[in-house]
Amino acid sequence: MAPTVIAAIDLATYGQDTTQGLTPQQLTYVSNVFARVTPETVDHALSHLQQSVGRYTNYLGATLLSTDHIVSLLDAGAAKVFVTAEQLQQLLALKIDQDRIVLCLPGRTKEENINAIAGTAVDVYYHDVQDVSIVEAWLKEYGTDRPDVFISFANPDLESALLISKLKAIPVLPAQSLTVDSQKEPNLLSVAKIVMANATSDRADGLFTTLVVDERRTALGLVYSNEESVAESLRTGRGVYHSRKRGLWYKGESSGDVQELVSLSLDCDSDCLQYVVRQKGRGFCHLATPTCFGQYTGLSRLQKTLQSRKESAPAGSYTARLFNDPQLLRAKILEEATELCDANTKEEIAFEAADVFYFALTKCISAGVSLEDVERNLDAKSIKVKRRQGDAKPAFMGGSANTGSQKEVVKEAASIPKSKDDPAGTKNGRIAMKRLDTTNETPQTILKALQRPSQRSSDKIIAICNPIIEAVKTRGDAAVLEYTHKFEKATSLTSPVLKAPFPESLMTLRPETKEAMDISFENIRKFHAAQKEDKPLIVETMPGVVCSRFARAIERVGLYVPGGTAVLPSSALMLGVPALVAGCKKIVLATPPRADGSVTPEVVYAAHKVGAEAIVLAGGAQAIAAMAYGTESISKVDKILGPGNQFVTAAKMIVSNDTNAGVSMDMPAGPSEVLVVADATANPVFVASDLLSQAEHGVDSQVICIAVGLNETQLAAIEDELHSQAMALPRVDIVRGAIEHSITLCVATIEEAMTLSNEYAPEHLILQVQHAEKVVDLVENAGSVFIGPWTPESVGDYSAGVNHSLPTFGYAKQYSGVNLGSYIKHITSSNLTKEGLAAVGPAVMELARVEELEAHRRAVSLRLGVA
Ligand SMILES: NC(=O)c1ccc[n+]([C@@H]2O[C@H](COP(=O)([O-])OP(=O)(O)OC[C@H]3O[C@@H](n4cnc5c(N)ncnc54)[C@H](O)[C@@H]3O)[C@@H](O)[C@H]2O)c1
Ligand SMILES: N[C@H](CO)Cc1c[nH]c[nH+]1
Ligand SMILES: [Zn+2]
Repeated sequence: MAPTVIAAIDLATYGQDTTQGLTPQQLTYVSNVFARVTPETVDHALSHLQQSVGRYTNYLGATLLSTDHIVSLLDAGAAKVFVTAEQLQQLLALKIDQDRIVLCLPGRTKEENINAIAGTAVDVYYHDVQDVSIVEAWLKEYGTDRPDVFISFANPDLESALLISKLKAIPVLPAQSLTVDSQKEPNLLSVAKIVMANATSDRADGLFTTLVVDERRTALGLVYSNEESVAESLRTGRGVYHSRKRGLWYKGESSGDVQELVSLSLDCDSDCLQYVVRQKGRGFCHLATPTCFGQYTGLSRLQKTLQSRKESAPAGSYTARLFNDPQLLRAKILEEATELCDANTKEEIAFEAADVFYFALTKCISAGVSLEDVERNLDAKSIKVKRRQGDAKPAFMGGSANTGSQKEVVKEAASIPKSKDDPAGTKNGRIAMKRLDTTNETPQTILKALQRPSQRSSDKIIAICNPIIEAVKTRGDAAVLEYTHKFEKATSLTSPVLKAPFPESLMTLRPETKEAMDISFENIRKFHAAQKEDKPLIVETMPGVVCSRFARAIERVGLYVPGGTAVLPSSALMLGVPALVAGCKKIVLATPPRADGSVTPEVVYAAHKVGAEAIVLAGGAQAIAAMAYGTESISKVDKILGPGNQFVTAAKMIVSNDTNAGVSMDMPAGPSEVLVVADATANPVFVASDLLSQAEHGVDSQVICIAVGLNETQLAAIEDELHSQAMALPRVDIVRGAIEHSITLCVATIEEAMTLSNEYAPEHLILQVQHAEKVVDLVENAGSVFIGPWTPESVGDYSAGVNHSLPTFGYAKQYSGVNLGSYIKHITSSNLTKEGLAAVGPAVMELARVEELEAHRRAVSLRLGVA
């Protein structure tokens, strides 16, 4: 949009309040300034441009400058530079956008001027004009052919300015000669008059239609103006309009919902005014909504919510937590950015981008930065001449750029230094759990400290999984393969399944590994076989009324073996051995293949040992969907079991809720966790090693230490061990991520420790305390318990015989871990004699009568021959 008036300022003294003419604040209403820059003032101009980002449009006289200087000024945000004919040629040779150049015309003869601009589309500038009539003649003949014509006067007066405006040229007037208060300063030139000189009204009452918008250009409402209201608006710096009922209308005068004027301008054909305002109070509309068209939407709405949360967030609200915990906010921004990078479908990308905006805006609002500030920066960047190469910093390139895999990026993010005063976040800094002495804390604070690391909200994960499941359901093998190519990068794979019998060549193991697997297999088998019910349960409830319950194996089971961040053949055993013991007829394993399309030989060996009919070469939601619905080459199953990341867990939940799928699931088994209760008898080396054994699973793992009656020296011993053992681990970066949201709680008694542990309901509970066996009596909620100093949790992970597929995230309050019962359903039976029916029949008939189910009653009465 062409400006209506330009205020020329003296760059050297800019910023100082003037006693005469426009103040710096008033300059922003006009929104366009012009300043001459010399080689001596270039630096000042550059810093001035930075400070004035978005406050007004900067036009700069650059006739004395080198092209290098001119380019830097344009790059720093100058809208246009005013140059000589010679400079123009140099700039055109540099391919500078012609729209950013204004040629200062010598103005001697018409022909000379025409020649100077021939073949270009630049704007022109007549400066220090003595005789307005000459320019007037020129404008009438040629002016409107040019994009924009700027005029400055040797002796500016209102009449000349108005004349020029009416001819659709732009007057450049010294800021000192302009005023927004012509009543007070009759000798100055009225901005209101100049702005409105060119305005036309298409209304019978001569009022100007006025669109009121906020700084993001969201329409707040429609009002009317006249020259008087515009003058008042400029004078007061407020939204002032003309009400058709009440005349001059100072918006918000009675309601308090006033508006700060930001700028005003005319539209392309000068018949509509646009007021840009900062709305205060409840909003623009008399109905107390932000706009006359209703509520804000999108980012504006989010900004409003965040701003009000910042002022008074409800205690415990997530946003309040983010405002108060910069580390959490930082982690969320990194996490969401990573997830956006990994998103693929349109839906996923929109979903993840929305989250990135949410957390980024939370960061801005907490620092007092508004969306408007951000958008001003975007606008300034968009007019840059020299663009940055756009290469990423080395820390962000690494493996993630090569592989594009989520785990690499998370790893990367976890290892980026957090802040100078956060040693746990630095590469070589100390790895330390937070510590909380519960004696001085409220129960709420303690429970808060025990919160699991925030997970991606389930609706978000579900939104990612749904299209994957749908694709597999409708397109079968082809869709499974596509997702495997995408997530596992196994692009050479042409079939999504490896069928038994598995060739020996695919399960060649080191003898030690084979032996270890065989020992583990046998222990798991023994423990699960012992869980078998050897005979049906039979109870004669009345003479001749025999009830029984007997077990049958679920016929077809699908076992998910995780393979994202680590390959887990042990999970194949933990899931497969009980299926074999239970007698499931069809066992299907699924696991993400390696990038070359192959499966870890240990997993193939486990599949072979448990008698699996096939291995589905897929991970995540696609593997779960394939087993739930079946495909051309993958058998449908009746129940899906196995741990996995959030995509796996969400997909299990989705398919088990689909009545058309006819499939059930075991339980939510997500990121690993351990809670160690340690007293003064515990060995710090053992305690630290147990904590680290689960911390190394993933950055989303959590480990808790409850220290019972430990003094400072004993606590420090555990912490020193934790740090030094962690630093020696190959997965130290993952450990560091997990330890960041892990904690030591200091309590006085074992009873307190167990109360907290039961509330947390850990997946694994380790008791390294005196009389550990006795403490088991106090355990109410836990997936699996490890008792005494000689029982590290890893024995349960691999070889002791107990199952390692266990409920996490507090689900140990209501779920058991995988056990033989997970593969079995119970059927009941009744068997009555004639006497038995005679004994129980009257009760049945009476209840059928109460329920008015006559056919039920007759099934008994007809047999007994009674009415
Ligand atoms: N609770 C238990 O009993 C238990 C036992 C063993 C393992 N675990 C846990 O299981 C988890 C295993 O997770 P994992 O990631 O290593 O392996 P995984 O096999 O569960 O998940 C990998 C799959 O996730 C999918 N995926 C990854 N990013 C995706 C995205 N952006 N969109 C859609 N799908 C995506 C891919 O299909 C990939 O194949 C760990 O958290 C571990 O601690 C728990
Ligand atoms: N600790 C994991 C369950 O949370 C299981 C596992 C497999 N391998 C090693 N550990
Ligand atoms: Zn483990």
